[in-house]
Amino acid sequence: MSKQEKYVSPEDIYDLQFPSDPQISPDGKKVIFVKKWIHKKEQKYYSNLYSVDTVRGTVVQFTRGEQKDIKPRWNRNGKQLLFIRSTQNKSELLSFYGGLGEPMPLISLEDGDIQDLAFSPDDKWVAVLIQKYDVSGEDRKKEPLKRDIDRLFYRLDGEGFRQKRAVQLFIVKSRGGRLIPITDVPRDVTDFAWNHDGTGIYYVTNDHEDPDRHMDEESIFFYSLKEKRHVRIEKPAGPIGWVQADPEGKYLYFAGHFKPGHSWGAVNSEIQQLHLETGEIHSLTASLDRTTDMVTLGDITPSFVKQKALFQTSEDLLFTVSSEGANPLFKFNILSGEITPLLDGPECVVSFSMSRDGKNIAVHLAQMERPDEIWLLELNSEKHFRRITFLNDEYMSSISCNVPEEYHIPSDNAVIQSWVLKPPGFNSKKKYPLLLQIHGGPRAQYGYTWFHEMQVFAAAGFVVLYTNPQGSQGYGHAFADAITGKWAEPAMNDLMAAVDYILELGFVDPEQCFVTGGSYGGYMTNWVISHTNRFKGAVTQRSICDLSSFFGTSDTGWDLEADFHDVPWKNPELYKKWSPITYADQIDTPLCIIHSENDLRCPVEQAEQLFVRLKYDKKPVRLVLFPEESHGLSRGGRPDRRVERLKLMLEEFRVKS
Ligand SMILES: CSCC[C@H](NC=O)C(=O)N[C@@H](CC(C)C)C(=O)N[C@@H](Cc1ccccc1)C(=O)O
Repeated sequence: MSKQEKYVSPEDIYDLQFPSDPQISPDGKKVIFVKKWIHKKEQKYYSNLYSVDTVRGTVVQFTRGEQKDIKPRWNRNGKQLLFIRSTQNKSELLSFYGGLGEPMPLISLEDGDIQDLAFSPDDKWVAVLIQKYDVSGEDRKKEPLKRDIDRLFYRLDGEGFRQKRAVQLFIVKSRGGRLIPITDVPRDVTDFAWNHDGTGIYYVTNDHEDPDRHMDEESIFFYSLKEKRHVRIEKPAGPIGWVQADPEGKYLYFAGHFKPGHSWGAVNSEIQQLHLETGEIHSLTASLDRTTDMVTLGDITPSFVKQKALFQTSEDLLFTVSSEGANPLFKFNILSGEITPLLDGPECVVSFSMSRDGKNIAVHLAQMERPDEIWLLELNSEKHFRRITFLNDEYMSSISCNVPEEYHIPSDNAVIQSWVLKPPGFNSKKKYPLLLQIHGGPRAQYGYTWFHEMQVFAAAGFVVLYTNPQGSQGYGHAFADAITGKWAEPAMNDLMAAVDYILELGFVDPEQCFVTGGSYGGYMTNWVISHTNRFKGAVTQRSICDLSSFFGTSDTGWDLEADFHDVPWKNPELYKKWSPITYADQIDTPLCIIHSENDLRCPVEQAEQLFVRLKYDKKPVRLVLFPEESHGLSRGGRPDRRVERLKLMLEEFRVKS
């Protein structure tokens, strides 16, 4: 087989490299980044730190071993680098001082997890977020005699039963010393930032008297190190993504909005500027009508990465938004209010960091052309944007694959951005099977990422169609909000309009159309096949079929009230109307239901209900369960199970084509 005849396969996740979190040194000379890798024999994910020289391009492995090294952070003079290391029994904050050599532990915990860190402005202190375990040591591995549950939000997908102890803020001297607790709050500290002169720390927590019913009402506090006092920063109720201090100390910046209780993700998270003396708040990004959350989906690109806005100078603030499949990088000038794009191509800035002079910016970039890499944006007399890692080049030159083509498809009330990925060696005179992929969120977006799953199906001979129907983020608040209270309808119209449009182009066999989706995308898959018989087969994954039972069994199911403005026991008809299982009689499409047994977001009972109902009615249905896995199987599950899921779907669709 020649080099060009190899196509993308499910097993290729073992060959891919996953770089992230590039941290450029203050002098701009090197970038430290995290590289995740898969230990095939152990079936585990590990990560190590690497360094790339920004001039010579040489890559050096900085840490080695089977552990998770994350969050590398430079101090201001570039002489110290801290990072978090997690092993089976320990969580450590490690420090490299003055270059290479063995990292020294600054904090070493056997009874908790270190989650985040930041140097103080004078580099003398480090603030850290730590979650101490309820039980530690060997006892952690044992199941308790019983579980006494006393709160609404008692489980979290991917984690299990929630720790009773909240994530707290601590400080420690950067050269070592005692860990000093700063907070003792009942709910997690979710973000923090040192103030401009290091005399205090802003932090975010939910101190609502009923926090689980008001998860999107977070508060900001300021802790003065001198006065040892916590002061609440007054602001209207609403969620907060991150906080950031102003280098001049006049303002406080944060990402969020002031419409709590609205459907998850439908309201844009905007950058808010709070005047610390007057308390006045002003949104810097309202005019963009885009969210600052990173909501682009992928299976090798991380989604929902928290990237704070960063000050390039005391006047210019750099930030990203999610927009039309992309994550552009913008500059906001505090004095003029002008917003200018720095990077606005068909690509996703997943995260970035800056050299001290603000002229060199290291970027974790996702693109459709290749798996994620690290890039450098140089803003000297001219602007240069160049790739500085080539981690996946060997893989990419070993396979043959296409770049998705973009379409803008008219639907009832909207134009739907869509992509079509054609099989390698595509011939427009032939007719191909079509696979419609429906994303979840629902307020998320497909976009400019190299999507392994899409490539696997194209390699198997499918034309893969994926779209951002109404309900997606990236097209403004009204577009995301269009499905509120009527989850399925606008999306159904848009998805069918997209299929019709592609069929018109003539290269798809209308008798060979298939559909799949996960989570809300699985809900839509269930809805589609209960409202049309045009698909020859369907795979519904981690799906929802019964909104009423979902309300009480999902880890955050009661959040549906924000979407439907009612609860199932008061308005059962509404919940019935928008539940695909209500229309199960109308399902004739052969269906494969894939679900993870430990999915706490969309519990397995959703799959069980649909399966039993269809099987009882003698409909063509198959149920495939993945033990141990949670909601995120397709992007973070055990690697062999990720491979198996893709093989299963291929087999499922191949049988019928
Ligand atoms: C009910 S609030 C939870 C909203 C949350 N969105 C993002 O985290 C979520 O879990 N959305 C689900 C649907 C929800 C259970 C009704 C969803 O559709 N998830 C998608 C999108 C996603 C992708 C990656 C990480 C998180 C969510 C999915 O699982 O593919």
